[in-house]
Amino acid sequence: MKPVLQSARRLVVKVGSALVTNDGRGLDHAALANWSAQIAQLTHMGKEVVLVSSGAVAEGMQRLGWKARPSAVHELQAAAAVGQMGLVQAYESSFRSHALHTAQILLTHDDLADRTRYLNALSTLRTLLALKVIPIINENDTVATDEIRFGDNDTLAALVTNLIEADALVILTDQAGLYTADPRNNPDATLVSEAHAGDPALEKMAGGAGSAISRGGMLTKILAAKRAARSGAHTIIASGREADVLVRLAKGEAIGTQLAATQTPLSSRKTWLADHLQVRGKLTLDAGAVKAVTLDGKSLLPIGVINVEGEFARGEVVTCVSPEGVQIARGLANYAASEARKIVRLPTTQIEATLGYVDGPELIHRDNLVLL
Ligand SMILES: Nc1ncnc2c1ncn2[C@@H]1O[C@H](COP(=O)(O)OP(=O)(O)O)[C@@H](O)[C@H]1O
Ligand SMILES: N[C@@H](CCC(=O)OP(=O)(O)O)C(=O)O
Repeated sequence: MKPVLQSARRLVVKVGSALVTNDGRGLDHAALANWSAQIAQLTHMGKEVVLVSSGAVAEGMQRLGWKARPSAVHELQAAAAVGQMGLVQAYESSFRSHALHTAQILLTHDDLADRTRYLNALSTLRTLLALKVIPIINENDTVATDEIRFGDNDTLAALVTNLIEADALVILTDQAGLYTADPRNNPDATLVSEAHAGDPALEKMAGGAGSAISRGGMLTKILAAKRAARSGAHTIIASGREADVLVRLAKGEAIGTQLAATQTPLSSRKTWLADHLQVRGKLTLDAGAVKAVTLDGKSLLPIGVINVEGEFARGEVVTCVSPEGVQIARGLANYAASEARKIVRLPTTQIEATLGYVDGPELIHRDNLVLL
């Protein structure tokens, strides 16, 4: 497989909590300065870099003198608010020594699910990159509740990769890459140097987080690679402690695990649809509709829907499942849930007689539907 970082012009680099905080011992300033120096070199090589950095909660705990990660949400949010100051302070001063400005961007999933806010975030990021500023992104933990959170920064980094249509996502962590099993408990595990992003075999190899302060573990990294591949981005998982890892990757060296995007990239609007982590409703399709949508490239008509769950308005995102409950697609509903319930199983010719008007013959138009 060709090394992907050499030709990548725009990339997202993600550094995880375990790495940034040296396994929870407070910010590792030397490591932060080192990555900043490498990113500065990448910009001299003509690359645009967005940094997604974890570590706010761990740094906040350190500053507040808390020994254990709190379980109460308001305490976690308070720790994140304190720690984020330390995080951006450290990046700001180390990038400044390379004559680069930084910008802080804190996001919740809501910001990317809402089309207008998504486009706003995109144009801000594009402007910052054009100005040669390094955007430093983290989840907005202080306001994020379960409904609006990404959950972990691997997912956030993948969504940012799709947002800015980056060529590559580099996930730096505390292991040399993806191993055939969690190397912490399996001494015989071997490094996977390359694979296709989205290969289901990878999900079986990946285990949970390696430390009490991290959230994701290897599984979220594998799923992040699968997400990023939808917009055509390749993913590299490598050790952030490997000397000059980013610069060497950019020069074409093979380090860590390279997960190649092999599918035809989706349009940015369809990637946005696929990246919705929360959906408002669920449509169960009959076997004929599953075939029409997945194999024949057709829109979803009401006649092929056997059940409608949830409460959604016209234009909101719903998921489509097979009669066996397997998720096959998602899309924007043409009708609100209450109307959809009245027209399912009916031919399109009966929509007007049933509702008194027609908003379109389809329940989900093909242009607003993405296969998963
Ligand atoms: N198959 C695997 N290969 C490598 N690491 C794995 C695997 N399965 C689980 N892990 C664990 O994932 C950890 C990295 O994820 P995580 O702790 O979330 O770090 P980060 O803070 O960098 O996101 C590793 O320390 C390792 O223990
Ligand atoms: N937003 C959190 C990041 C949590 C997180 O996802 O951490 P990790 O799994 O180490 O990338 C923080 O800054 O503490």
